[in-house]
Amino acid sequence: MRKKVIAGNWKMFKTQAESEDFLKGFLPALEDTPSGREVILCVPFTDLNALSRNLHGSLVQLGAQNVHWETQGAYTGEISAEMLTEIGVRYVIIGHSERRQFFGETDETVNLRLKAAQKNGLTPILCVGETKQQRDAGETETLISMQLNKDLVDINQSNLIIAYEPIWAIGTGETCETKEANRVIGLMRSQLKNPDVPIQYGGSVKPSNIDEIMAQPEIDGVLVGGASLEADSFARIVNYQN
Ligand SMILES: O=C(CO)COP(=O)(O)O
Repeated sequence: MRKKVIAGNWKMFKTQAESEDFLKGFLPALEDTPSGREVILCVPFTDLNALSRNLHGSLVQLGAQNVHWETQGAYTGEISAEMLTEIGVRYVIIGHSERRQFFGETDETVNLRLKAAQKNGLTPILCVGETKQQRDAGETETLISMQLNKDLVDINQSNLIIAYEPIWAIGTGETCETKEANRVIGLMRSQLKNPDVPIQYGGSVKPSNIDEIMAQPEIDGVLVGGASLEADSFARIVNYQN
């Protein structure tokens, strides 16, 4: 059976003090979390150390939101895989639509970052997804298939998580219909060399829709933005009913 992976993406939210406060409410709520669920918090770089110190022995693993492909060098504003693994980071989000849209991330740089992450012992969470315009034009399948083709060149599919995040469903409150998300994720899986890669859904996941999302057979987890910022709501998502 494929593992279930529940990840929070804090984006550019929370100071260190706020992240420590979050943990005080969140960790006790995980005491009865069923086994077999991987819980990941992908947080701003400045929160990583504080969380790393406070997560020992808990179910929660640490993730970052970006990594550079070089080991070191004159790359102002970037971070290396070694800098992340040294402080206990195990996962990294790569190719999030916000990076593609606002920071010039391309399928080529996504591929370079994926390779560097894997080479240095990180598990990447690769994000793909279509815009509203592409969906309305009937281009969803082609676009996603093209993203996967380009992003996954020479990538080891046994150390990989993929997230299907329709861009029009991110932060909008408009969730992709669960059966439709299941269908697209099924198509994505059929294109992979390794069908056991966990594939998550992301986009307006909330306590009110998590049970229905996780009941879909192709969906192996969720990548959660806004609803991962509050301890209670993220705990409810992690503790989804099945
Ligand atoms: O971008 C997302 C996770 O990476 C989704 O964000 P929301 O859950 O806020 O829609």
